[in-house]
Amino acid sequence: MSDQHSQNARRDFLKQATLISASLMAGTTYALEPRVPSQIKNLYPFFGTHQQGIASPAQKQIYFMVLDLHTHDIKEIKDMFKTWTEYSANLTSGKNVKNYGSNAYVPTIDTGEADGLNPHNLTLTFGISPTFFEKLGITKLKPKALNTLPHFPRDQLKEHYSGGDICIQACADDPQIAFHAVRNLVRVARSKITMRWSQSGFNSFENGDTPRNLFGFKDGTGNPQGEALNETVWCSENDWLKNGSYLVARRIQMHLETWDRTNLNGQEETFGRHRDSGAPLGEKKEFDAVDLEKKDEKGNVVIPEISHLHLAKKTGLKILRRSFSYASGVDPKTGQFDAGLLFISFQKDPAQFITIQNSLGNIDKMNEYITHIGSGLFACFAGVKDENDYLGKALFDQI
Ligand SMILES: C=CC1=C(C)c2cc3[nH]c(cc4nc(cc5[nH]c(cc1n2)c(C)c5CCC(=O)O)C(CCC(=O)O)=C4C)c(C)c3C=C
Ligand SMILES: [Fe+2]
Repeated sequence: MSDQHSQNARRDFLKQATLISASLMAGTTYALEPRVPSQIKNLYPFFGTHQQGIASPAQKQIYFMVLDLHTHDIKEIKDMFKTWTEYSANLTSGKNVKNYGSNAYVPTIDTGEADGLNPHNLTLTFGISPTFFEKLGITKLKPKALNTLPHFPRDQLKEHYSGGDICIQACADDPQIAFHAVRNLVRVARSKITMRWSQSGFNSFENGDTPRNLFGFKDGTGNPQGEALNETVWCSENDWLKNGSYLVARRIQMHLETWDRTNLNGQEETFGRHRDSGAPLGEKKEFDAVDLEKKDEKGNVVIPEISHLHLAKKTGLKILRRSFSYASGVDPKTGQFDAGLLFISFQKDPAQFITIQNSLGNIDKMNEYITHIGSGLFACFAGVKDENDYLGKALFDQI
């Protein structure tokens, strides 16, 4: 190739690349085709009063990403959320982020690993942390309750699993769908954000049964349902967070080898529930009422006072737990499984989580089997109402 020819080719390439990145960020609208023409199934509608991925029934897979801001320019961040809104509406309805163009000399506009796949109930949930407000110089708009979580007894938080400015929770019934979504959202915003930490996770269940965690116990039984769920999770104050929620994320390592050496009675006393049925100790069925006062014939409390169930329930507070197990190889320091729970809870006020975690504190019988190593608190926007709305509009309109 002559020098002139190669210069021209490079100039054309750069022009195309500039056009593409400009249209990526400006949100140019293309007529989009579904990835599985005429057979789209399994989707949660993106538009609505609340973001999906909170009250939506939990899917089988998660890819959770925490990002740091790389720019302090509010206009750039606002545009990024507009682009993410457009991309998320497409991804959750089984489309790629944009249709492919015909120029093979530029990188493809979608990374392609979801081609031919249904959305598999993909939900995308976005939140922002206290440091988001600090970095953008808009602390007057930070809700009073949005502060870094306090240090709890026995916390061993690692910097590389904590903090961050923005979270994206991608849940789906297929791992590649969840990863593809986050990858493409990060890709389009690469000049504005950097990746801080992420965690994938899984849940397995048949026919809507409660999934079991890696300790073999049903996890999620006591979650609020129906109106109680609404009462638990949605912020109702008349500010930009109305119809949003607070997301707590904790990366909790579970010491499986120690647990596996504990006898069944010890395991059941740890949780205060039967392992097989999930019923409260002394009861038969999973959803039988929990009676913390109930005594056996010797006068001992049936659900031990230091059991996880007793300590959580006695606070009288509710949170919505939407956690996923993780298995991330072998811990190089201990030679044991690096496995545990990506604990995620939603609540209308972080105080709900804080009070329960303080109650579990030092005395939860489960503490000897777990270590909290990652943490984050994020305020999740209200839902995107329609095509004229975008993620965080109620907040950005006030700046
Ligand atoms: C501060 C909040 C909580 C943390 C952190 C937490 C960690 C954690 N939990 C389990 C397993 C189970 N938890 C269960 C019940 C339960 N847990 C919390 C809160 C936290 N758990 C609450 C509020 C409840 C419900 C209490 C109630 O009102 O009924 C159960 C029992 C079954 C169920 O209801 O889900 C299990 C099992 C693990 C393994 C874990 C950290 C690794
Ligand atoms: Fe729990």
